[in-house]
Amino acid sequence: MQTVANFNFASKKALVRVDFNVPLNERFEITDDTRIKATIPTIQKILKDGGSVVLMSHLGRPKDGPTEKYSLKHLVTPLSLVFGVKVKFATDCISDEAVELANGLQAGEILLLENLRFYKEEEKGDVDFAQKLAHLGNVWVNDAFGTAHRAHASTAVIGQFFSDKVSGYVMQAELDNAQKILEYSERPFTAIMGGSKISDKILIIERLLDKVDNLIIGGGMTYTFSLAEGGKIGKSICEPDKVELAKQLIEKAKAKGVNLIMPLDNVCADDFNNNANRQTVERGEIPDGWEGLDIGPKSIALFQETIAKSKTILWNGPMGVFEFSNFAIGTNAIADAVVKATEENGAFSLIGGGDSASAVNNAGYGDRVSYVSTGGGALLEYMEGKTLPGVAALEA
Ligand SMILES: Nc1ncnc2c1ncn2[C@@H]1O[C@H](COP(=O)(O)OP(=O)(O)O)[C@@H](O)[C@H]1O
Ligand SMILES: O=C(OP(=O)(O)O)[C@H](O)COP(=O)(O)O
Repeated sequence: MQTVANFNFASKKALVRVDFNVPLNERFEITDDTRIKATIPTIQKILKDGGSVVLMSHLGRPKDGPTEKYSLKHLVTPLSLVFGVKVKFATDCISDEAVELANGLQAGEILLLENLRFYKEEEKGDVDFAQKLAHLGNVWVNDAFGTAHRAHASTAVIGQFFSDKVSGYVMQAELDNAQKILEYSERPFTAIMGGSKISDKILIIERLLDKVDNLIIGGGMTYTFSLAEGGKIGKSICEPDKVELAKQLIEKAKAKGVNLIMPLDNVCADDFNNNANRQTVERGEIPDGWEGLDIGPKSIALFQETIAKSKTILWNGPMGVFEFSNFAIGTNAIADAVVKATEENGAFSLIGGGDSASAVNNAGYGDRVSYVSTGGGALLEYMEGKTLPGVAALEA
C-alpha cells in the first residue's frame, strides 16, 4: 500500500477523502475538532512536497439534498485557521465550478468540496458519481478512517479511477492502533456501547460477545433492549425491527457467560431539549410521552463498579444526549470512571467514535485515556475482523 510518508506529491493535485463529520452546535460552530486536527500531518506533507489539496467529506446524514445544517461551508474558516492557508470552497462537489476551482488550484492551495452526501449517489456507491469526483485530482488519498466501513463512492468506489492510491497518516495510525488493541487482551475486558446508531452497532454486539467479559449497554441503545425485555420506553429512541435481535443477544450473552449490564434507571424528559422537565425512573418504566435521555444514578454506580475492575475497556457511544448539559451526567461519570480505571488500575482504555471522542475531550479527559480513535463504527468493524471497504480500495 502506498502511504503519504513514501509518496512524493510534488506538482500533484491530491483528492483527499477525510472524515470531517464533526459535531456542530446550533450556531454551526465546531464543538470538537479532533477529526480535523488529526488530518494536519497528511495535509501538511502534501503541501510541503509542493502539491495541492482537494478535500472531500460528508457531514451528518442529510436525506433531502443540500441543507444549511449539513453544509461544509461552516468549516471553511476553522479549516483555514487550522491549516494556515485560506481554504477555497466549491458549493457543489461535482459542478463545473468545482472542476474550475480544482483546475486552477496552485501548489500549496486547498479546496474544500461541499458535502458529498448532498448527492444520494455518494452513499449508493454510484460509479459515475465517483468518476466525476475523480476528475478533481490526480492522486487519491484516503484518510477517512471513521468512514472506512462504508463502501461509498468517495471512500471506496473511486479507487478504480486512480493508479496512485495513498493511505493517509490518520488511516495508518488508526489501523496500527486497532491492531495493537486486538493483540492486547488483558481481562476483564469490558465493552461499553451507547449512542444512537442502533442498527449499525447492534450487529457488532453479537461479535463482541465472543471477546468480552462484560458488555455495558447505555445511551440510545438501551431502549431497544428494554423493549425486548417487555419494558415501557415511552417515546425513547428505538429500532423496533431490532427488538428480536436484542432478545437473541440477551440469550446469547447468558449462554456465553458474558455479563450483559443494562441501566437500572434512566433520566427521562417530556421533550427533546435541555430545559425539558426531567424525572428518573426504573429501567422499562418510562411513562408515555416521555423519552430516556440519560442513565440514572443507580446505573452510574453499577457501571462504575464494573469499569473499576476492568483491565481492557472499549467504549463507543455516549450514555445519553450529552450535547444537553442536563443529560450529560451519565456520559461524564462514565468518562470519569474510565479515566480512573486507566490511571489507577492500569487498564487499557480505548474510546472510539466522533461523538464519544467529543464527549471525552469536552470533559477534559482526552489525554487521560489510552487512546481516542476518530472512528466508531469503523473501529468496531475492524476489530470484528471485517475488511473495511475504504482500506480494501487502497490495496486493490
Ligand atoms: N438516550 C438517547 N436518546 C437519543 N440520542 C442519544 C441517546 N443517548 C445518546 N444519544 C446520541 O447518540 C449520539 C452519538 O451516537 P453515535 O453516533 O452512535 O456515537 P459515536 O459518534 O461516538 O460513534 C449523540 O449525538 C447522542 O446525543
Ligand atoms: O461519525 C461517523 O461514524 P461514528 O458515529 O461511528 O463515529 C462517520 O463519520 C461515519 O458516519 P455514518 O455512520 O453516517 O456513515
